[in-house]
Amino acid sequence: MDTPLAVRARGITKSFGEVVALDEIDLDVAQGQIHGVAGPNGAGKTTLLGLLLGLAVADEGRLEILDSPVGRTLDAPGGVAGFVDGPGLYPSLTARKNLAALATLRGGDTRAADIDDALAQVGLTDVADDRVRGFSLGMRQRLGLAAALLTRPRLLVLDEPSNGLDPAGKKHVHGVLKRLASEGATVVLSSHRMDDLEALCSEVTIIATGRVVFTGPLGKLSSESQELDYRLLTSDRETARALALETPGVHLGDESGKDSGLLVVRALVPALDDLVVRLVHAGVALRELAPVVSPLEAAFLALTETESDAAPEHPSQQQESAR
Ligand SMILES: Nc1ncnc2c1ncn2[C@@H]1O[C@H](COP(=O)(O)OP(=O)(O)OP(=O)(O)O)[C@@H](O)[C@H]1O
Repeated sequence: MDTPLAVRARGITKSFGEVVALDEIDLDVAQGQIHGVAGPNGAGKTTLLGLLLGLAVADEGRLEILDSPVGRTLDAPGGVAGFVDGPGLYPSLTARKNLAALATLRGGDTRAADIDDALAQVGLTDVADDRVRGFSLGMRQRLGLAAALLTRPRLLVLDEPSNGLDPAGKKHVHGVLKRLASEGATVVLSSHRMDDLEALCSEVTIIATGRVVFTGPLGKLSSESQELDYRLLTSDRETARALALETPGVHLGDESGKDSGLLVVRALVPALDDLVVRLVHAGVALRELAPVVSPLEAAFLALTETESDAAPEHPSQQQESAR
């Protein structure tokens, strides 16, 4: 049986004056999934997440959240929490009092122990009684997440939650999101960092100029079907360079690392394998071999650059479904 959907969007369009921020977006997010939304600046990520949070309404299209159709008036759908453009907090109050005030505003029954627990989950126990005015961006992000946790959301929507997080903060936030998903909640988050998405998300949707250019499992995105640039450090650069020129499917890349013995080659994985075998047969030792840009990042760039550079009227959409 198909997993039920937490988000089902069809043909969502949203414009701001002349600017078409979202252009017939389709999106399926299965319940219990951590789903990433990626795209270049201005692609439409925040606009899309704002629609999920009920902060704006679409001009056209159908949106269903947690099995309920979203209407044409501004209203936060039940069971949904999160923030876009940073969490709304009271700078003059402490972290603990912020959470208490937000809980009072919502009118729910929130106990002091729940607030302590939310602060502990995001790693802010030590600064619980400090004023938010002095908080860094990363600490504010974590407090915003704690505020969302207090509502026990079934769908958590976060715009760039990793912004400003140090490694310890990131570990807390990733841990919280993974636990929520393992308990059946759904998380939709945006990020510019493909490594963050890789660490967290089972599926991603990539948007470029308001259109979906990829949606599906990350594994499908970073397939081996794409030529990449690789950094190659060997015991003998000149012989390695000559062998690279002889190997079918291998092209020389940027030569600026010549003085440090570095060779950059562009190839598909099978051609690269061939070159490595030739190096070994020639007695050239391989000291380092790594893609210049990670396969995920390269796929992201290829998809989004093609989209904005070529600006086709009907861009081909690469749709993969895990379901
Ligand atoms: N309130 C608004 N008024 C006018 N234009 C807007 C408004 N909100 C968004 N836009 C425009 O809509 C487009 C999409 O913006 P959006 O903020 O959704 O992109 P984004 O992918 O979140 O970008 P970034 O990564 O830079 O945060 C942009 O061209 C932006 O200028």
